[in-house]
Amino acid sequence: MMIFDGVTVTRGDREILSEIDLTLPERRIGVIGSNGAGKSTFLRLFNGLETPTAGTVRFGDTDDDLRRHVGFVFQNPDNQIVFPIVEEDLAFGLRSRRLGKAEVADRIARVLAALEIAHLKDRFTHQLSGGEKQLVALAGVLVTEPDLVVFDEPTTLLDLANRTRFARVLDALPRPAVVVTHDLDLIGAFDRVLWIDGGRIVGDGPPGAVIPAYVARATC
Ligand SMILES: Nc1ncnc2c1ncn2[C@@H]1O[C@H](COP(=O)(O)OP(=O)(O)OP(=O)(O)O)[C@@H](O)[C@H]1O
Repeated sequence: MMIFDGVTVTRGDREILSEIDLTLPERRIGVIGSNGAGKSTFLRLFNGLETPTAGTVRFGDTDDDLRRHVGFVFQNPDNQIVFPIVEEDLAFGLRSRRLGKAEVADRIARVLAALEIAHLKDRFTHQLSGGEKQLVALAGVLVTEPDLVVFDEPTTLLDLANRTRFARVLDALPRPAVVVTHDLDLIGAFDRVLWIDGGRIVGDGPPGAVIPAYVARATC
């Protein structure tokens, strides 16, 4: 579980996040807020893409490198997919794990099957549709077997069919997940929603309480 302790992020003379204190044991956590509120910065703290100016971000009681525990799925899968063939791309993420060939192949096969995209294994990555790329990028994270997966606006580039499919995949994901999104339906059944405004957590609770308050503020 992630623990934020007195976390402030300052860039230049600007405070982007202010004194965030959170313990996050839930299985599904949504993060909402207006443009520029600080959501992506908050999310990047989870795996060390961003470092706090003050305070600490930890995975449980450990001082481990956060990247050992947290997988990050970017909004645009093109930022994440680097190899020409799907299977090569997924194997690339495991290169530093010192796994045998059979274990690598087995992990890839299991993740592709779980995401219902086994048929994409030998495809050229640059020929995939946006929805297929999104799932391949997620597969690239899942093969590393992270303890937690964080998603930055995962449905923004998806059409309705792929968005529905992604929501199903997310629901079945056997790992805890934190999702930054403007897609309020996606997180309607989550365990907890954090509302960030002006770099502070201004709402924190079940979706049924936090989302209506956010919508009321955004539409008034
Ligand atoms: N390195 C940086 N230097 C200066 N300002 C930054 C830096 N990174 C982010 N910001 C600013 O911090 C604020 C929060 O940015 P962030 O990307 O976290 O917001 P967001 O809530 O994810 O927004 P959106 O919904 O538009 O993606 C923005 O005003 C952004 O311009």
